[in-house]
Amino acid sequence: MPLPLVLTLGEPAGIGPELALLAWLQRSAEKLPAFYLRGDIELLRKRAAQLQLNVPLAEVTPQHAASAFPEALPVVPIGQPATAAAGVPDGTSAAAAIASIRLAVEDVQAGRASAVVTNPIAKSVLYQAGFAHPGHTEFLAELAASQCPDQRAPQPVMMLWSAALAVVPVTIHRPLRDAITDLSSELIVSTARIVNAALRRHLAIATPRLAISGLNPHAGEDGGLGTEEQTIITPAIEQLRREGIDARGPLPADTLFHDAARRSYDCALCMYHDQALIPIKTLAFDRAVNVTLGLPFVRTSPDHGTAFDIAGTGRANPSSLIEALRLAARMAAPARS
Ligand SMILES: NC(=O)c1ccc[n+]([C@@H]2O[C@H](COP(=O)([O-])OP(=O)(O)OC[C@H]3O[C@@H](n4cnc5c(N)ncnc54)[C@H](O)[C@@H]3O)[C@@H](O)[C@H]2O)c1
Ligand SMILES: N[C@H](C(=O)O)[C@H](O)COP(=O)(O)O
Repeated sequence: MPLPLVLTLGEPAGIGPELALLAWLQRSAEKLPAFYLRGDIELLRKRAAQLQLNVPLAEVTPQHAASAFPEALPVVPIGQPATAAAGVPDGTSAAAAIASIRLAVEDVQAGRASAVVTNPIAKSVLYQAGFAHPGHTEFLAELAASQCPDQRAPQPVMMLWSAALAVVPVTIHRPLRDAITDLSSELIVSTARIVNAALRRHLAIATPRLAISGLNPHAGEDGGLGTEEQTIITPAIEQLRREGIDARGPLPADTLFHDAARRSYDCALCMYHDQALIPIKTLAFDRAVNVTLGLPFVRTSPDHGTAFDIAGTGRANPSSLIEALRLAARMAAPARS
């Protein structure tokens, strides 16, 4: 029996717990790979009752999760209660969310699960509790360090993937001011190398076409509207092309995402978070998947957040999580064979 995926709890007061229930209910219709939740079974029980969802739950070990999956949503404990009501994070939220992520990564590292799929966390809730990482992406890189030859955290790359568009922000969770000062040719080159290798290895794109955006309006208009294209981005593209990577640009970001433009590349590398995430969340909010590249294991996530405004109301749509489960299984498959 193939290894199951491990799904994290996410923010207990957010929509993650109900998405897990809803995805399990659609397991046959959507032909989903087996998964188990790393979380508190009592929280799941309460959320299922609140939403009148008839989901049998089975507290199991990871080893028994795949065989339990057809009949019940398998839940593997995290040794930490999660008491938050839907929409209202409480004192248990951060500890439970962090424990779930840590244990899910341990499961994959120990060969008990094939890949990690994360439910959304509320970053501000975690920050208030002292969480020192900007998001999952950076935290997962830290947790991966023990698997890397020199015990150093690998460079994590955030890719948002959908049938309509794939994007990568070169700088990730940074205040905009800092994102601009962080930008360097080295960062663009190392990011593009990771994207190129991952698209080849995990998504069977033989020669990925990478569109590299500019930073400034009109990609700097030959230096008249900013010089980063000339001093940072173009040298990076030249280096990538010398390495045989199909990188083109710098391309003005405002004309990078219309239909014809999107057909001309496999992934757009953008210079900062919103330059990349606004177009994909506009085009494919329901279906896009957040993938962390550059880790020694596969991690995917829905593209949306905790949606406190609708948690517990029955309005949460599980389709992005369903796509995340599917993509995780697809990306983990070659690594298993
Ligand atoms: N992977 C992650 O952990 C992740 C991703 C994005 C945002 N976040 C966090 O989520 C929190 C809230 O962020 P936000 O409000 O900017 O974005 P959000 O995605 O949580 O919500 C934006 C809007 O979309 C709606 N929405 C989101 N997901 C939905 C779904 N599955 N079905 C139906 N409607 C849905 C919400 O109700 C809200 O109106 C923040 O703390 C942020 O850090 C986490
Ligand atoms: N930047 C992501 C987004 O806006 O959708 C989100 O914050 C998730 O990031 P992590 O996967 O690193 O938590």
